[in-house]
Amino acid sequence: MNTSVISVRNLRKTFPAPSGGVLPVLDDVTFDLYEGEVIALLGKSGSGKSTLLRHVAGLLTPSGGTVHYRGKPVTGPNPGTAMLFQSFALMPWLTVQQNVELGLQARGVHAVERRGRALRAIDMVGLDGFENAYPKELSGGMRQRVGFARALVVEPDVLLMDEPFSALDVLTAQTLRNELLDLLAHPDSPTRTALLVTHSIEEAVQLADRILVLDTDPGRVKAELRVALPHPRDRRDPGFEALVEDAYEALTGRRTGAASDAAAAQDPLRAAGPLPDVSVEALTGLLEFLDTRGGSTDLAALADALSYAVDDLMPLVEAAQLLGYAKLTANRLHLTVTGRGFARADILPRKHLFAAAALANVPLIATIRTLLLASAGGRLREPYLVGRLCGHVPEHAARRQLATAVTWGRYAELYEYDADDRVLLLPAEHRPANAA
Ligand SMILES: Nc1ncnc2c1ncn2[C@@H]1O[C@H](COP(=O)(O)OP(=O)(O)OP(=O)(O)O)[C@@H](O)[C@H]1O
Repeated sequence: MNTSVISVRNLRKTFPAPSGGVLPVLDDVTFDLYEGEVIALLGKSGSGKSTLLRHVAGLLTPSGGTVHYRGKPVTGPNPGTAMLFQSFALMPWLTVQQNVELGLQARGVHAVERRGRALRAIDMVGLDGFENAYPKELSGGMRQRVGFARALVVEPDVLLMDEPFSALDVLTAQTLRNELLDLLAHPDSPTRTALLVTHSIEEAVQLADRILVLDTDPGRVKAELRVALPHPRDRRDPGFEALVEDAYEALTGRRTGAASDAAAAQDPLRAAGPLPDVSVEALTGLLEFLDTRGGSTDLAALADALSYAVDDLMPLVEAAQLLGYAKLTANRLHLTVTGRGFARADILPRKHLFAAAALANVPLIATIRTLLLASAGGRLREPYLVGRLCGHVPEHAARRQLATAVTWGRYAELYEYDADDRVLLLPAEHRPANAA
């Protein structure tokens, strides 16, 4: 029978909101992590993935619900876990060995035993010979190996990882992922269970036995996908691709329901929806490429041809769909008539076409434009817009969405932006004559 190592029940977490009141971050999250299992937590930025991980580590107190480790309630730092971070979090003034020993020191392990265990962990992650090196002498990949050694040296029952590969180049990340799988699968390894936070769908499909997709605002589990593919997994395998598709759909599927529709109707910013963080140049490149391929191609071929990981391609595909420039059916992306018009237009007409598409399809841009036209002097302060968006999405998501809306709107010459004063302005020719 499967033994539950971590058991999360109806977990709820709120934080004080910057503007007063409370920010609900996790709501009614329930799942078990079983012995020998790797779960990946996938979710958009701000969906509470790191917050959930920190609850499992015992670093945060729930606002409601419980976390248990092997049947015992977690009420402080969880002794069965060790955490691996994206940023390596190494002490620059300590050698590799001293950095690895830190975790043991904190747990009161005697110096002689500490040394032996640290050397074994360093060996295990392939850093033999670098015991006395300082972090600055190491590459990013080697630093993250130190991070692994430091987490594994305490022989945690459960390894917790917060985007551990995202600061590494593609090849190093791939090597370390494979090595992580080897470490977890090694018969002598005391650590066989892991919880991984990631933004990368492919990473989740490659590493996890199960993927939990978190919804945003507040974070709750909206989908669970089982990954029953044998290791090593090949991203070109049709089963792998199908799971990437499923996870993508689970991640980006729009919420429906009368309640949210009614709320959306009351505030256009609520209906704004996520805005993919992509540049107009990259989007143009994608559409021009599609046009050269006869207007349609499958996603894997597109990713290959443009040297993108499928994950990195997704925001572009989302943007193209949002603007009405492309349609995704099954695995194929098709250029629409509008998309073809944009791809073939010259610079100036292209801007006009983009302005029309943005106003028609991107509620945030349309709303900014309407608010600017209605404002005294054709000006709007950026913090005001962030504040209004924050009523609907977490602050960092609001800032990111607004940054994209500013870039797109400026390109389309719908408005201008003064970075010094953080003010959005109507273009001079549309501003009221008496405005400064
Ligand atoms: N200590 C805190 N105080 C107040 N708000 C917080 C705190 N920690 C997290 N938050 C907020 O909780 C929300 C979720 O944050 P969290 O980092 O868990 O999300 P995430 O899904 O891991 O995001 P990302 O993918 O961008 O790292 C965010 O809006 C964040 O600003």
